[in-house]
Amino acid sequence: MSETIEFQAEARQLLQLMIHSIYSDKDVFLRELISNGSDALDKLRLASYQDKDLEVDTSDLRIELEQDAEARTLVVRDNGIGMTRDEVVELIGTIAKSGTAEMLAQMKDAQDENAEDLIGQFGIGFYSSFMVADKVEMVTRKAGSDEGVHWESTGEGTYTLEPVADAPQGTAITLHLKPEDAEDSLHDYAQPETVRRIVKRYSDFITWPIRLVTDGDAPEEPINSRKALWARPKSEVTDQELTEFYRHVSHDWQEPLETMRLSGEGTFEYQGLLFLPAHAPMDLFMREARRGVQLYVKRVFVMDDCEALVPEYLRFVKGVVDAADLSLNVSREILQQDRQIQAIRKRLVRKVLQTISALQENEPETYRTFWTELGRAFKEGLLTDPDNQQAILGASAFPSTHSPDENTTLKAYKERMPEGQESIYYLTGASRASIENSPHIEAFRAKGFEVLLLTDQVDEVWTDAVSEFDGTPMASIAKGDVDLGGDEDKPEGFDDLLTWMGTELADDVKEVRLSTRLTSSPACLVGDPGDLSPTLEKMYRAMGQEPPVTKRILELNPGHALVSGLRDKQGAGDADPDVARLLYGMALLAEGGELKEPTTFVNTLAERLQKTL
Ligand SMILES: Nc1ncnc2c1ncn2[C@@H]1O[C@H](COP(=O)(O)OP(=O)(O)OP(=O)(O)O)[C@@H](O)[C@H]1O
Repeated sequence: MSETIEFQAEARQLLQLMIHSIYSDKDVFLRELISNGSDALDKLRLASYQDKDLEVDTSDLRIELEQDAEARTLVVRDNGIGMTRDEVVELIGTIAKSGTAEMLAQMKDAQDENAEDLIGQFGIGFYSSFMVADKVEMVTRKAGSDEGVHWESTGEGTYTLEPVADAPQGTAITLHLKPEDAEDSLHDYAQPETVRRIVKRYSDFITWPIRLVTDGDAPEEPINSRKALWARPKSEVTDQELTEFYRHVSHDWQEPLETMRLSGEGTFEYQGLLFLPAHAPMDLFMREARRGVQLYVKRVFVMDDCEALVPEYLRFVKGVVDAADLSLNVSREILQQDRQIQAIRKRLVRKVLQTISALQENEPETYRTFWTELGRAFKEGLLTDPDNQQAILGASAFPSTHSPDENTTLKAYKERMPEGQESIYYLTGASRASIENSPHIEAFRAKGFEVLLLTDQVDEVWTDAVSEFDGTPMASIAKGDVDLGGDEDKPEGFDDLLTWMGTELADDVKEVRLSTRLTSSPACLVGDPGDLSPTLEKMYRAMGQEPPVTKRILELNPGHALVSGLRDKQGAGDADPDVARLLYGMALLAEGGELKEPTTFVNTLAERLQKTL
């Protein structure tokens, strides 16, 4: 019995995009279908190793391409794992990929070229068939199951499903090709030469044989060379091959930013081919973000997304690790404990850090792309990977008061440190504009001390965990005691004022003291080392958690007329508590903070101003 089912809304939108395709390189549909076929063969081989009861013939696993010039069809067939009816509905009828909704929203606003770019970042997989076909049929049968299913759609909102009794195991996708349209770079995919060329270009490294099926003749030789790229010497692999391999493992449609090779001999033998992407994956900051490294054992695919091999902060690294001495039956849990995997992971992390460091040193443009796209994730390692903290710091870049638009490395920062500066100073906050103008920075600027301006959310967190870089302490200029006063004498005669203000403002601050960090502002607020910063407090609230109450320290500028005037008044027993409260409110506003009771503040201010008229 046949049933008609609606595509999920997001899937429908994506299909529309494919049908009215804005993607200029239509040939890539074949790469996508072959990539899926290859994955299906990997899964079947693995299942047959792991499940001895699964009765499947794995002696001739392959991908076939069958063309019919008259009927204008192209069939892409694999004898891999196949899909059940429910899997077809779930995997083909819906898009579970995270970031879909965001991407579709962006697409709506994007110009055509940008939309193409978005597709390129996202990857569309199976749906790309609709760029070249006006109808697509699929017959699939899951390994181990008796019943197959026939799927069919024109991509217009619905698809039909029908059980098939005698389907061969695996998946066959029949494309009813659109007419050739050279202007729209829609080639004649019913021609063997076209298909041969595309396979050579995009899928040559696929380790399974890809064969053309021609009428009745003996099976042809595979049209791909089938060499596992990671096992071939570097000199034999072209950039084009690396790019296509990257696309296969990453599902990215763009070129990788950088390629890395890994190999180990001796106790543990392994090889790896890893990539840095040129843009942040859509799911980089989503909870279910996947890690991009696949595990192979002696050329046999074992798992995607092998979290045991890659720490979370490097989740954007894509590629393959092939280990020689693991069992094919390993589970994810066992992997975490495996000594070999732990050793490879260590090497992998080191390799990635070295690569990023080398980019930073030698290829500033490439490094800039890396940093803009992936730096925020990378910095998480400062907190989560203490063993490599120094290397991560060294490979990072930060905005600073040195330049309005160029980031600095900590090494360059240190080289610029003037005589007398003992720490690397930084300030965290919500935006560059707000922290650049915050009073804390005044005296540092006056002294010519550079300050790092850290505005990413993650900066609020790692800064507490990092105490030094290469022997130089790192210090927040909004926390702790700073002594920028040099050898000058401490201003005297303020003690009573400080005690009085401390009492007046006891509900809001834990201490009132004199400051050496201010030159033009009367007051600022600082925390103790380890205190939550105001931005961090806000982040807690945004996550629905009530942070512990943190009172801060009010620092006064003894050189400011308002402060010295208040001291004199207080000395004469004539100080107005409202002025203390206004000073506190001003300090809060100056750093971009929020007043607890803005109305009271404004009323008090208006009243005082009135007296001056
Ligand atoms: N030939 C096939 N054999 C078995 N399963 C398949 C086959 N083709 C697709 N699938 C299943 O359908 C899912 C969706 O495929 P699709 O090509 O849309 O996305 P994808 O390959 O997961 O990712 P991407 O869109 O980034 O390429 C696959 O993950 C796979 O589980």
